Parts: sequence; C-alpha cells; structure tokens
Amino acid sequence: MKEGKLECKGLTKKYGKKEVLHNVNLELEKGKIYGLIGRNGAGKTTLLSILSAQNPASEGEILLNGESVWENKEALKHIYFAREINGAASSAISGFKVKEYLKIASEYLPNWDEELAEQLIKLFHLDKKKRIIKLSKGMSSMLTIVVALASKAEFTFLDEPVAGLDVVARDQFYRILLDEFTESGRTFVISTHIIEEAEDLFEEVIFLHKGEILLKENTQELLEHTAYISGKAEEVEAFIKGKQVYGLETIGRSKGGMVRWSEGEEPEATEDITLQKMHLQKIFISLCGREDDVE
Ligand SMILES: Nc1ncnc2c1ncn2[C@@H]1O[C@H](COP(=O)(O)OP(=O)(O)OP(=O)(O)O)[C@@H](O)[C@H]1O
Repeated sequence: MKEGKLECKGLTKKYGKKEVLHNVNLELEKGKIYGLIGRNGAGKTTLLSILSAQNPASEGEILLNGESVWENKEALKHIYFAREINGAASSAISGFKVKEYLKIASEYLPNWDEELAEQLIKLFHLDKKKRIIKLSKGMSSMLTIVVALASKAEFTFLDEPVAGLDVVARDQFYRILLDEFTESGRTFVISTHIIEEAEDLFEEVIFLHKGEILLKENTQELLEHTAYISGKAEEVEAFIKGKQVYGLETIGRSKGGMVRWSEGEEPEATEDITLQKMHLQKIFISLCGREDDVE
C-alpha cells in the first residue's frame, strides 16, 4: 500500500438509544504509533471495532485512502483489530489449543508472518499445546500480541495489550513493538490504561472522552507545552488570565492547575508562581479526571 491514511468522518455510534460516539472525526497516518487513552466506558473499544469494520457505525464513514472499508475485502486486508481473547471462556475458540488458534489466524490473515509468530511464541514462552481456556490473563494477552504483530496489517489496533502482563513482559512487548514498527513502518493504535509507561512509545496521543476526541497531539509537543502551575491563590488567578487552564484546584490558600500554551508562548515562572513539568498521566487526569467525568 503506497499511500496510507485511515480516517473516520462524522462517526456516531448508538447502542439502542444510547449514543456512545458523537461525531468523531479522526485521521490516522501510516507509520505512526498512536496511543488511545480514555476512561472506562469512553468508547475506545467501540471506536477501534468500527475503524476495523467489525462493528457498523450508526452514522458517518470510515475511509482507507478514500475508500469505504465497510464490506470492502481489499481494504480490510490492511486493517487488523486484535481484541482480547481472554474474555472468550464461553466462545467457540476457548476450547482450541494455542497452535490451532495460530493456524486459524494464519489462514484468515492475508499477510501472516509465520516466522515472526514462531519467534514471538518462543520469546514469550507460550505453550502451543495449551488450550486457550487454560491460559492465564497475561498469557492470553501475549497470544493476542503475537497474532497482532504477525498479522503484518498496515493498520494494527491493539486493545489494552498489556492488561495482565507482568512488568518484564510489558517491557518485552514495548521493545518488540518498537522493533516491528522500525522495521515495517506499520501504523499501530494502542489503547492502554498504563499511560506512564507508554509515554515514550506513542508518537501521538488521542484522548477519547465520553465518546469525543478531546485531544490528538504529538506526545512530545504536548509534554513541552504543558505545565502544572501553582502558587498563592490571588497570584495564580492573576497569572492565568487569558491562558488555557484545566483542573484548577484550591489547596488551602494556594491554587494549582494545568496550563497549556502554543509554540513560542511559554509562560515564565515568577517568585510567586511555580511551573512544573507534567507527565502524560497527570495531563490526562487534569483533562478527564473530574468525578463527574466518568461514564
Ligand atoms: N454491545 C454493546 N451494547 C450496548 N452497549 C455497549 C456495547 N458495547 C459497549 N457498549 C457501551 O458503550 C460505551 C463504550 O464502551 P467501550 O467498551 O467502547 O469503552 P472503552 O473505552 O473501551 O472502556 P474500557 O476502558 O472500560 O474497556 C459503554 O457505555 C458501554 O457500556
């Protein structure tokens, strides 16, 4: 695939009367790792399932290089959504052995890389004779990762791939992903709740909040253009006038909150005002963390 752009326009999703995605417009470019971050129930899985045509949109369209992906076999060769398989206890695949599951994947996925699958199975010490139902949560996450990477799909989505993985396995996953990304230039969209660890991995972050894209930005730029401002309440009040401030909180006589600015407009600390760099996780909490923000 020479070009590479997957986009959704005016995407709305309703389950019955409940609207869970509201007019989402999103463009994913080839050759990037995106982090998809949102609170429980924000709509991440729903968005990924619609982008990969596993779930119909209520309104709007999904286009790969300008062509609708819905019931489009050619386009769907380039998109793979790796769903968790560990919720599959009651599904048909739960009785399969790992090797049988891999065989099915190899037949179903048009760009399957058997050698890569074998390498990853060894690396994760997965027992191919084990039945899916008998895998631990971490092991089934590993199997999902193996299939996602070996799919070689240009656009590969992973839904909470590190759920249940121990710290060593998570580190392995991040390194494998970066290797594969560097070698292939594929696009990955990864949803995760472990934001801190993934900060260096994502070229861009997408914050999905209550079914809307709240932010889509280059991760490093976001980190460079954001800080936690604090100081005496009246000093902070005066300082933030005309600035973009989020999650402002009062602590005794002091105030603190997140401030964002555009390139070249960086605020300077004063004697009374402290500016501290923030990690992605804190930025996310400032933007989406209010009590009434949960679905
Ligand atoms: N098949 C379905 N039928 C009805 N409602 C659904 C269905 N799937 C998801 N929902 C609802 O849609 C909303 C978004 O769910 P979704 O699973 O996409 O969120 P998420 O961001 O992936 O959450 P989490 O981080 O908890 O996995 C939730 O309110 C959920 O209850």
